Amino acid sequence: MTEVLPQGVRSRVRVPASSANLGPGFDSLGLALGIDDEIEVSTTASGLDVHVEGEGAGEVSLSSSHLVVRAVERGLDAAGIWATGLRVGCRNAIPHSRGLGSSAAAVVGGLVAANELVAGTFPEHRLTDEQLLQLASEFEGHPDNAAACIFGGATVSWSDHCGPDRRYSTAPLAVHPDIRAHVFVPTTRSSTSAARGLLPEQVPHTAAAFNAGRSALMVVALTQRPDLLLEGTEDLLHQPYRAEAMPESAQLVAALRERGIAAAISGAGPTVLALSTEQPGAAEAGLARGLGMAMRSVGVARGAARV
Ligand SMILES: Nc1ncnc2c1ncn2[C@@H]1O[C@H](COP(=O)(O)OP(=O)(O)O)[C@@H](O)[C@H]1O
Ligand SMILES: N[C@@H](CCOP(=O)(O)O)C(=O)O
Repeated sequence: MTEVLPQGVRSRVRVPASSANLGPGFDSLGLALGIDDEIEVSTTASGLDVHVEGEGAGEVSLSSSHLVVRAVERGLDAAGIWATGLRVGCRNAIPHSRGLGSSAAAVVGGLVAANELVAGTFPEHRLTDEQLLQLASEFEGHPDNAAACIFGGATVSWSDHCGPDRRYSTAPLAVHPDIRAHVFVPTTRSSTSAARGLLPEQVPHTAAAFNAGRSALMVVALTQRPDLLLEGTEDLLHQPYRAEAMPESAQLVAALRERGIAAAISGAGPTVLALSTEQPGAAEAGLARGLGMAMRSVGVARGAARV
């Protein structure tokens, strides 16, 4: 039976940006980063009222097709709960279409905010973290950003098979305390679906084997051996196919790696992620600026939480 939320129930959540892949872990490895969006949802008598501040303001739709609204409605529906009307407020800091998981943050934020509304009034209907991961990964089509955004830190995610109707799972990784995360964010954008369209149907077995080894190595580097980050971030599965569409990012990855800094395309790009035990210096920031990218120290973040 569907229960109805009373008017005036409110929830506010904070959701982090995320960097997916970390080089070789395509659609599997993810890392939550210290840039947050804030989402506030309340129930009203009727209709839909959406407000957006910051990133995406004036660009994203303010109707029922807004990604956060779709996620709130999906979350309520999955919990068997109905709201007569909704007010959704978004204060966004995560840049859109740069490979920093803005869409995953919007989806996870909407789902978690909906779940907080549910939990406050009908606790027995509350969705589990596993259900949230499944719903968010279905929206995204891949679990890497969603898992990092929900659970925080670094995550390794997988699905039960490669076909339709996959079930997604994730396990946390304890990031080595000396590892620092930096992003180099361009003003240019790239949609994740367009960047996924650049990938071939099949790759050579040698490349797949190379990536299997690097991705396993990356787990060791991230958790125990930061000295192996440079080798652990090498990839042949997606970056080479996307490089032409984001030449400045590919150039910065190569230049940073030549200097011994473990750099990779963040998610589907065009942001560049660097993981190191030392702060990249003014020279690296200048190099990035020359290619149209701004360096930001972001750190490893915690997962989505009520505020
Ligand atoms: N906070 C948000 N609110 C509404 N829509 C969003 C939000 N964040 C992302 N989106 C939607 O997702 C798109 C970007 O998603 P995507 O191409 O996956 O890039 P990324 O997730 O790497 O930023 C935006 O153009 C916008 O349509
Ligand atoms: N594994 C995905 C990750 C996309 O991340 P995003 O932050 O660019 O949405 C991919 O590489 O396509």
